[in-house]
Amino acid sequence: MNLEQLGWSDFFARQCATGIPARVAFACREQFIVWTESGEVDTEPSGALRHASQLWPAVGDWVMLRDDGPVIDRVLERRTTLSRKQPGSESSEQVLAANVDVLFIVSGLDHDYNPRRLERYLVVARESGATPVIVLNKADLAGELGFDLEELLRLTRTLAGGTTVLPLSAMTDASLDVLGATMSPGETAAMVGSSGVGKSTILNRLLGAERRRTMAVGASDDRGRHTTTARELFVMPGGWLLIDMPGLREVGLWSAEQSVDAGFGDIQELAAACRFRDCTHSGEPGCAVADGAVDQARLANYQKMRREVEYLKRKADPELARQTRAKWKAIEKSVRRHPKW
Ligand SMILES: Nc1nc2c(ncn2[C@@H]2O[C@H](COP(=O)(O)OP(=O)(O)OP(=O)(O)O)[C@@H](O)[C@H]2O)c(=O)[nH]1
Ligand SMILES: [Zn+2]
Repeated sequence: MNLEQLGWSDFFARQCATGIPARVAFACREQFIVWTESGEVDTEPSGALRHASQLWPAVGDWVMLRDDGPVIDRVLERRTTLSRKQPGSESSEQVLAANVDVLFIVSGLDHDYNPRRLERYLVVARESGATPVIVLNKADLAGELGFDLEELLRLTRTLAGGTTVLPLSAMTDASLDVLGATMSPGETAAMVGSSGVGKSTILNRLLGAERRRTMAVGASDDRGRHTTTARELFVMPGGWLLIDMPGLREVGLWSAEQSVDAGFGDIQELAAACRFRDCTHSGEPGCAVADGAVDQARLANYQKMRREVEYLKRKADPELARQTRAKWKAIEKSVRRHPKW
């Protein structure tokens, strides 16, 4: 395959001088399977890459290999970065995938369906730079479970704004062409969603074969739980690329302040008329959001995500944390002075 078929473009070509360009197809700890023009190579990062605080390779990355051996010297700047907060950490980033053009947010139309989680994934997608597409799988089950499919689609389209919503039944649909139709050759998609929503089923049906695992990975996390850490890039029959990810249990936001606000344009519009500029819409007088017709669960979800990003900002910026403490101290003081408040 040539590099363009793997997603190479001028954006990357401009960044490299020496070495062999390659795309990371599989990343597991310190081992990386990459694709070059002449095929698949097992590689590891150079000593310098291990020790310097440079970009660490993630699946989807374009990297430069040494001319003389299977060693990754450098990770090229990313066009898009799909990140979350590292689960269990206070404030560090985990890059899930790089250079993703389209993010398929997969949800089941069964008990997995959760509008709040979709709102969260939409924020994550916006922050990544990838274009989101919501895939509602298991459409065949909705009726059986007594869910109103049309109502769920309507609800999803409302929260999705202009984002494409595709209902699907991976088990029974004669063709999954609707997914492929959103992609062009050389473009990269990634699939995210909870465990069990049907990501592997979709992948296998699209590939027309049982999924091939490049490596059997059964790593254990710190508590000895069995986790699948594999994220892997596949070339699809239509000439596009797909990164499959194991089900995500937690999707903590990573530095997504603007994306949270942008994902809730309806709330932002109302907030412009709140009496206080820094209104948190949680009971302040003159709050236009509280008086507006905003779904309470949606508002609570927005506030939760705002708190998450504020927390990260304070972690990263001690001065901001100091100011926030000072602000609350002043508020408490004035409340003591004016007990009627
Ligand atoms: N009825 C129905 N079942 C489905 C559909 N898609 C997937 N399933 C079933 O749902 C179960 C979970 O599907 P998987 O493809 O393994 O889910 P996954 O998202 O890959 O899960 P993880 O690998 O844990 O992240 C399997 O038993 C599938 O057969 C669908 O459209 N309809
Ligand atoms: Zn308000």
